[in-house]
Amino acid sequence: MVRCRTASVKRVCLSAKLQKAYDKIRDEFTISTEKLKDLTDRFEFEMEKGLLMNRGTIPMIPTWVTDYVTGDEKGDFLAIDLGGTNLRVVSVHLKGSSDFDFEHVKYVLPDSVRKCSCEELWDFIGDSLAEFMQNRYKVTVVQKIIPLGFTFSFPATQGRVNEGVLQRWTKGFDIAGVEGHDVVPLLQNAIDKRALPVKVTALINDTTGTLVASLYSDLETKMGLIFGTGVNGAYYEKASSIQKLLGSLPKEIARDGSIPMAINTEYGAFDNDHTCLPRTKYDIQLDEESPRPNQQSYEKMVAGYYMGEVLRLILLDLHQQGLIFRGQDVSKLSSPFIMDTSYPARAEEDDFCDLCQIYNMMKNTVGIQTTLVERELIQELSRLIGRRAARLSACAIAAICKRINCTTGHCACDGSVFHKYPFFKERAQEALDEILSWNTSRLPPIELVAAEDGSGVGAAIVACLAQNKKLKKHLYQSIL
Ligand SMILES: Nc1ncnc2c1ncn2[C@@H]1O[C@H](COP(=O)(O)OP(=O)(O)O)[C@@H](O)[C@H]1O
Repeated sequence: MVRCRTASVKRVCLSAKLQKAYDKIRDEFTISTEKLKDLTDRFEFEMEKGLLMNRGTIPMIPTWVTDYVTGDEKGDFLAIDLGGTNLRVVSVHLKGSSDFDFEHVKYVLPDSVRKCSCEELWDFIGDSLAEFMQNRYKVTVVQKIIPLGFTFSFPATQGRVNEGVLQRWTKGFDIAGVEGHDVVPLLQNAIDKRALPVKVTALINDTTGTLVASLYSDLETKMGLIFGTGVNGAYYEKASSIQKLLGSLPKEIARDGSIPMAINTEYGAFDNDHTCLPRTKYDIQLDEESPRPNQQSYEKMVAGYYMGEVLRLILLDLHQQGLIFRGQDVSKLSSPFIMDTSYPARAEEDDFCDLCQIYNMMKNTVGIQTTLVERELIQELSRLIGRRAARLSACAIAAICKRINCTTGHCACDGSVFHKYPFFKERAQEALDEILSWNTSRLPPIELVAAEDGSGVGAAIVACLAQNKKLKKHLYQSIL
């Protein structure tokens, strides 16, 4: 096997009909700088609307985290991080001086958990925590109550830091009896049922966790961003600018323009009213076939849960038009979500002359024997999907930069798509430079930087802030 490719040299040699179909897809998936700038303006407008009242498409959820992290916080804390794909249980030792140690165990969420009963979900979480504590603390009887921060990465409304009322499930979850309920007592109940010495003192989402944990070790951090199963961003807003909170904020905070509050934007919901994103027929099909059509429109075009599915829908469509996989059994390819985002990622990475990795991937998982031309097409389509996702991702980042007048600093990025998808970071950075019209020949003033496993550590840091009573007493009285 010979490696002979570099990422951008390839030109696909297709039949005239297939070429025509491919050209149409390429044009629809290519987003110009002008379009990115328009989308960014629209993003900014929707963010403003979300802070004024709850009518924009971007929820802009106040987190009640009203302190910047200093890096001096100390102590031992636990965290549970419920993402879209994994459950992580984390123990964190904050040492101060921007330094911390942590241990974590990852429990893969079985597919059945996404659509199980409410009780089964909390039992799964409670059992995982119990197992972690059993292994970590072994025979030692834990005398004192350990504060736990819960990273809950779904849109939730918070009236205080230890509350989170689930607005709606996202990322393919569909569990009855949780939407509209506060998930903190549901978790505490699962903990108490197992007699664990743990008190849930804070709830944040993974994005706020990434923001807070990155800030603990890098004071240049301006926002926390997630590119995983879903997408999201968090940043610090002036509390006095959150107009929709003015009735419920204590007067001294409402008046004091210097007090910050972290905002969990939930920007994956951008353009739920379908007015500006350039959706293709595949995006529309994916949306219509999803458990919640017309929700998370932006996320459905850029996030890890969906990129592989977009590739699958295109391939199936081209097959149905008689253009590829002729005479092949496509029954496996017809199963929704059979290809996760590691498929386009691996397809882009295949640098063998005969694209044998794509050959094996298609043969072993969907039972399709591909020709070289088909494999070249799969690679090109993956590039289109990957590049579009990265470029669209930059609009949200640019809008936050513009909103907070940020011209230098770091955007802390977490999630498998950022860490593993080939060229994702470079493509997103390039698009950000285009939108903000920076001279790209020198180091960009706003840099996308990798944040690892911040979401669990961040929850522990917020649990620490709450525990230390550093947060405003009147805002957190129910946990103090
Ligand atoms: N090699 C890869 N490249 C890009 N995305 C990947 C890769 N492997 C898995 N993914 C995607 O990453 C998503 C999971 O993101 P991750 O950040 O690991 O978890 P979560 O968002 O659930 O916390 C899945 O939707 C999956 O499709």
